[in-house]
Formats: sequence, structure tokens, C-alpha cells
Amino acid sequence: MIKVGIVGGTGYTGVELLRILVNHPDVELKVITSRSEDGLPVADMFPNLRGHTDLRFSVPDVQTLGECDVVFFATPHGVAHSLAEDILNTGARVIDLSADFRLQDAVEWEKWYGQPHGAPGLLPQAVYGLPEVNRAQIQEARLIAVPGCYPTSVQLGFLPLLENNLLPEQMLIADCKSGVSGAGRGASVGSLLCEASESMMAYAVKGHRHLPEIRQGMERAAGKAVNLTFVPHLTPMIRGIHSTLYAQAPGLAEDLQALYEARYANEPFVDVMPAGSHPATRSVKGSNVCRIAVHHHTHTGQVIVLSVIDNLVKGASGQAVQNMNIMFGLAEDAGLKQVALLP
Ligand SMILES: NC(=O)C1=CN([C@@H]2O[C@H](COP(=O)(O)OP(=O)(O)OC[C@H]3O[C@@H](n4cnc5c(N)ncnc54)[C@H](OP(=O)(O)O)[C@@H]3O)[C@@H](O)[C@H]2O)C=CC1
Ligand SMILES: CC(=O)N[C@@H](CCC(=O)OP(=O)(O)O)C(=O)O
Repeated sequence: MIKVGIVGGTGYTGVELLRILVNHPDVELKVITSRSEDGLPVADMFPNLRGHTDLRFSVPDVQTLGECDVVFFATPHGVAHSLAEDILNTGARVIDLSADFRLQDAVEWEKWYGQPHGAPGLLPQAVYGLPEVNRAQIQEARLIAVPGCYPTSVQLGFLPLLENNLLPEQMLIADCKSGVSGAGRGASVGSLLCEASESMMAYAVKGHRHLPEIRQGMERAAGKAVNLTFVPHLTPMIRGIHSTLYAQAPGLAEDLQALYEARYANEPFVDVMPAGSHPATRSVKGSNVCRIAVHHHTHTGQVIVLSVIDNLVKGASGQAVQNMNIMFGLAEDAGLKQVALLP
């Protein structure tokens, strides 16, 4: 059994990790931290876990966490910067759900996150945990940066086009909508029912901090600079991300359906839907799947890709567990076989 610790067990990604890990056949949960809820039984805060865990929240302690084989960070940006090195020094591996190690350039990170990078020395060993791109590196990794929710959806949607150099115009658009759980569990006016329900709005139009992360991954895939417009929207749903991706590829003769099906044929968590489909976020709710549909209007040269994921599963905690499975040589879908909820 793999001994697991979680730093930051009271947020939405923390409780989603717990929901997945309590049913993981190869995992023993050892530590779940919260400074504010020290001593409280985890199932008292999250009644869905009653009968599944007897653990209590405890304050983060490097020695106790170091007794685990792997420690997940489900914490705000900057926390893993301050603790990851000490935990790695105990021999435990680290899977960070925050953005602390996603950007390879510490200066770029400082620019977008508004604080100095707290652990630039760890960046060379940090592996970007998108299995569909980096599976071999993940197998060897000791420190994983789990991709953000929007970046997962957008990169998986664009990758086959970029890797095959099919987008000469490079005028790419990612028009993305997220459920409110993406904003975290912390109280904020924007997440109030009266503010977010029965309404929809774009935000961060000037520039969202996921833009450099998406661009980094897309440029790696394309092998050249990528020109991307990314606009996120808040929508009145609890979970889910719907990305509508636009590209112009005049004269493109490729069979894009076949290209996408071939690219993801061996991927357990990417589902390329039949040509012309319209995947709904509901079709992935609670599961680790990213569903993709490709629309190619050959007469106008427009390519429109629809990519939907559950922001808390493939967009965060499920992908984190997928990384753990790969790192420890387990079945990649261990603990991740949940079918999406319908209706
Ligand atoms: N929500 C989403 O859809 C996604 C979120 N993420 C990322 O996952 C991370 C967690 O997000 P979310 O689940 O929404 O979390 P929240 O921000 O709601 O929760 C944060 C957790 O971290 C703990 N924490 C806060 N500060 C510290 C600290 N200094 N030291 C130790 N623990 C601390 C808190 O517990 P306490 O203060 O009691 O110790 C709490 O349990 C974030 O980086 C987020 O950006 C990534 C992808 C998607
Ligand atoms: C709806 C909403 O607010 N979504 C969050 C993104 C989700 C997230 O937390 O991603 P990180 O791990 O990169 O922070 C946002 O736009 O800030």
C-alpha cells in the first residue's frame, strides 16, 4: 500500500482527493492537514466521507508527512514553495495541485502570480503532470506540477493540431467556461449564490494567469511560438469546464477526426467523440475523463474543437491521482473508474 499525505484537506480539491483516494485499492491515507481544523474528524467536515475514513485533520508537520510515500499539496499558491523541498528531502515524493511548479520560468511565474518564486532551485526537477504528453517523465518524477483546469482542457483540445503543425495562421482562440468550484472553497463575494447563479460573465480578459501555462505547453507541442487568445468565463454550474477552441486552417485536407482518434487511441482518460458531437460538461461530471469533439468546416477552413472536463477531477484531483498511479507503477486507472453522473 502507498502511504499518502494531503496538505490542505479542507478545500474543494482536497476533499475531491479524499473522495477518490478512500476507494483507491493501493492507497492508505495517513495524514490530512488543516491548521484551522486541527483535531476535527475529517468526516465531521465532509459528511460524504462518513464511514470511509477515521482520520482527523492535523497541522502540517514535515516529519509526519515525510513518513508517507507521497504528499499531495491542495493548497494556495506559494505553500508548496515553502514545504516541498523539506518533504522531498525525507524521501517522499510530492504532487502539487497548485501552480507553484507549473511554469519553468521563475521570472514569468513572479510576473503572473504577483510574488517572488519561492523555490526556483526545484524547477529543474519538476515535471508537468499532463500524462498525455509527459508519461515517461512522470514515471521517473519526484516532484509533479499538476496542470491547471483550463490548461488541461485547452492543451488536450489543441495538441493533435499543434503536434502535426496543421495551424499555419496561429490565430488561436480558447473561449472557456468554468463552474464556480473552480474559484475554490474560500468565501468570496463572486461565489455567492446571488452573484454567480442565473448569470454568466467573462473575467480576466486582460490576461489570466493560466495563459502562460497554456502557452508553455502549446509551444512545446508546436515547436514554435503560438499566438493564443484565452478568455475564461464563470458559469452557474458547480463543476465543469467547457472550452470552445477556434483555429483557422484554410485548405487543410487532413481527416481531423481520424487524427484525433489516433492521437488519443491509447489514452485511458481522453474520449474523442464521434464527428460532429456536442459534449456536455454533464457527461464528465465526477469522472476523470476529458471528452473532445472536432468540427472541421472544410469550406471556410475553420476548425472548432470542443473539450469538456470536470475541473475538480481531470482538471485537478483526478489528474493528480493519475500521476501518482504512473509514478508508482500502478494501473493508470486505479481509483479512477468512476462513471460520470447522469443526469
Ligand atoms: N478548484 C479548482 O477547480 C482547482 C484548484 N486548483 C488549485 O488547487 C489548490 C487548492 O485549491 P482549492 O481546493 O480550491 O483550495 P482552497 O484554497 O479552498 O483550500 C486551501 C487548503 O489549503 C490549506 N492551506 C492554506 N494555506 C496554507 C498554508 N500556508 N499552509 C498549509 N496549508 C494551507 C487550507 O487549510 P488551512 O488553512 O486550515 O491549513 C485549505 O485546506 C489551489 O492552488 C488551486 O488553485 C487547481 C485546479 C483546479
Ligand atoms: C472559476 C475560477 O475562478 N477558476 C479559477 C481557476 C481554477 C484554479 O484554481 O486553477 P489554479 O490551480 O491554477 O489556481 C480562476 O480563474 O482563478
